[in-house]
Amino acid sequence: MTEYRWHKYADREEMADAAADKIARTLRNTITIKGTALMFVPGGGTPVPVFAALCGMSADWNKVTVVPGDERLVPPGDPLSNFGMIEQAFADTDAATLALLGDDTSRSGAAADAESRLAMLKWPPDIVWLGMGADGHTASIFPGLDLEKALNTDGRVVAAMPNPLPDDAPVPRVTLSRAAIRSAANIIVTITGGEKRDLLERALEEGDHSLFPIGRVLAGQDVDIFWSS
Ligand SMILES: O=C1O[C@H](COP(=O)(O)O)[C@@H](O)[C@H](O)[C@H]1O
Repeated sequence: MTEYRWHKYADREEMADAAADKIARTLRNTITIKGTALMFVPGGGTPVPVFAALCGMSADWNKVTVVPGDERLVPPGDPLSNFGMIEQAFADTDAATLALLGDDTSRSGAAADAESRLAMLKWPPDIVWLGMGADGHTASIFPGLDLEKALNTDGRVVAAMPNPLPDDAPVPRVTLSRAAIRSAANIIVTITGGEKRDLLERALEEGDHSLFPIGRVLAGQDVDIFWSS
């Protein structure tokens, strides 16, 4: 039976510590069983304090591969790059980080590149850790023309042109598909703020019929949700 496990905290620091602890324990258990661990992580601002807490925790980091679950189509070094942020966050660990983007920055070319990069990894992912935007997008599965493809493809990656474009990062994207997200052994969500909590509660209740992408992605899945005000 589907379980949405909410873990609610008074402040962001407590939430970051609790989410990091859950992720570190999952990585350690996975490494004990399988020898390595593959983790997809969110971009944006919410995961930053969780990355800081997580990277201070003990794990056999040299056995962990960290990959963004979605990427903005911007040049390397651009402040909007999710990979740039992730590379910096994990720099003091021995984890391997892998970019989704290669040289081709056209939408279809970037998606094809990302698909072949993911083909090099031991599938399925052990952890897919997601965030959520104020419009209910998760990874870069956004409202718009590309939504149905992201929800229905069997492939691991799709190109996405958000409609409307979000103000904080108004660029096209590539993203894990719903099928790729659902193939993970563990799905974790981190969000903050009352508005996102209310939206996520509503989206999960609506499930497959939701207008919000995250409701349709997570319908029927076991998920650990870490939230703080
Ligand atoms: O654009 C993106 O936004 C979401 C949410 O970001 P946040 O800053 O509101 O936490 C993020 O999960 C996604 O990975 C990112 O590319």
